[in-house]
Amino acid sequence: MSSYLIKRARPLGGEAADILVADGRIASIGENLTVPGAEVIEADGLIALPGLVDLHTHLREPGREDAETVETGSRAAALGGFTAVHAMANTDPVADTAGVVEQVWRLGQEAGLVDVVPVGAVTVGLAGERLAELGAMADSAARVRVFSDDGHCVADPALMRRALEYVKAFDGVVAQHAEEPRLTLGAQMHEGDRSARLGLAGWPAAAEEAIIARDVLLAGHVGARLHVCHVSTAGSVELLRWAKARGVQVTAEVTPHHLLLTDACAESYDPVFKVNPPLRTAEDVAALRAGLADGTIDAVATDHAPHAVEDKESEWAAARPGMLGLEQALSVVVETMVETGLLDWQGVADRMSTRPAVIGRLTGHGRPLAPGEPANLLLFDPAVRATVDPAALASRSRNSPYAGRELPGRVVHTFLRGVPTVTDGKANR
Ligand SMILES: NC(=O)N[C@@H](CC(=O)O)C(=O)O
Ligand SMILES: [Zn+2]
Repeated sequence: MSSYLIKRARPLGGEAADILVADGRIASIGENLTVPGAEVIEADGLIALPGLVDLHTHLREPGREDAETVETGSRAAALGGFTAVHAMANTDPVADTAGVVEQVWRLGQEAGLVDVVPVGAVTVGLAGERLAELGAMADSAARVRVFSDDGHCVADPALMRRALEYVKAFDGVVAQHAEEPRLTLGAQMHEGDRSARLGLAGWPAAAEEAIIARDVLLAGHVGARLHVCHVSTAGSVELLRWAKARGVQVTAEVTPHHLLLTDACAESYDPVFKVNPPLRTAEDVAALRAGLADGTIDAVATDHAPHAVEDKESEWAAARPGMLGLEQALSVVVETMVETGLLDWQGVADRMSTRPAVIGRLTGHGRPLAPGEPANLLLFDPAVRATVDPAALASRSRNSPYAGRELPGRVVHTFLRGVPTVTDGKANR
């Protein structure tokens, strides 16, 4: 196995240091290291971070390989600085059996660019009626710990309670897509003045908040772990703060797009901005940033949701919800959280690597940059600014909400267990 000597990188944005990667691990970190035979990577000005971990990626395989595959999504992830991604269960067939989660896990190993960690469905076929075989998925080769019907809410409170009781036995977590379906029938965007004016049916904040309020009460009662997907409203942040203060084992994620964009994007009627939960108001964005900064929201998760052109080119009401996220996630977090002074680089590592790895109970990811740790890391150039060109993305889909937008920074190198998956901004497979 090759060894790499990364010269003058700035671990977590601190003082420049050399990082030696050998035998898949960080062998040493120090000043002026010289190692015969090691390949030298000049990293002046580049920030070294632990490899990012995504709790919420839609890879679309099996079933919609025209929109994304495990391989194309893995490439997008590596280019975004990720070394592990959780693959959501809303595939076709649904990932609700040991067989399907093992298939996704194996495809990820074959692609070899990131660790693809399958999420298991909570209910059979995501239908919200019967629990799937959670234990069999947990015991499978894929070692599933995160269970979610994402795309759908586990709306039945008794079923949600039973899911929480079940996953508790193996320290799993239920990741809830919080949407009371009876309050979002036909919904197209955030419900407010703007939806009324644009003539689009609204998705009220209360539809998300009602489920979060219910679920933190259930999680507290059962004593099990709950994770809330893509939190989008100021009220949700308040509820999470309340629940955490009372000792409920609840964690939450926010997406890059909910940290940057608002419902004003719907004025264009461009379906690229249609997403669940919808883009909210500027006040919500401010509350989400504050909640991520103070740790009420634990993690950033992309909700990378590739869609084929025909599913996104129609008029707004007919388009599918969802937007790409993997390749620009770190740049959006830098723009919204670092350049605003809300998070430092240690905070970025915590919210995008350490905490998601802990929530997913992953070993070997989210570890500090320290000798002896697995060499899962990325090198980021914060000085460049580039305009996003959807045609240049590695994803098989093109539905980026950042098209034409200038964003800060670029992932230059990514390493997965000491193997370079991205070199000079290009994927190696
Ligand atoms: N976020 C979305 O708008 N869509 C996701 C499902 C989801 O994350 O809810 C998808 O699978 O396309
Ligand atoms: Zn969702």
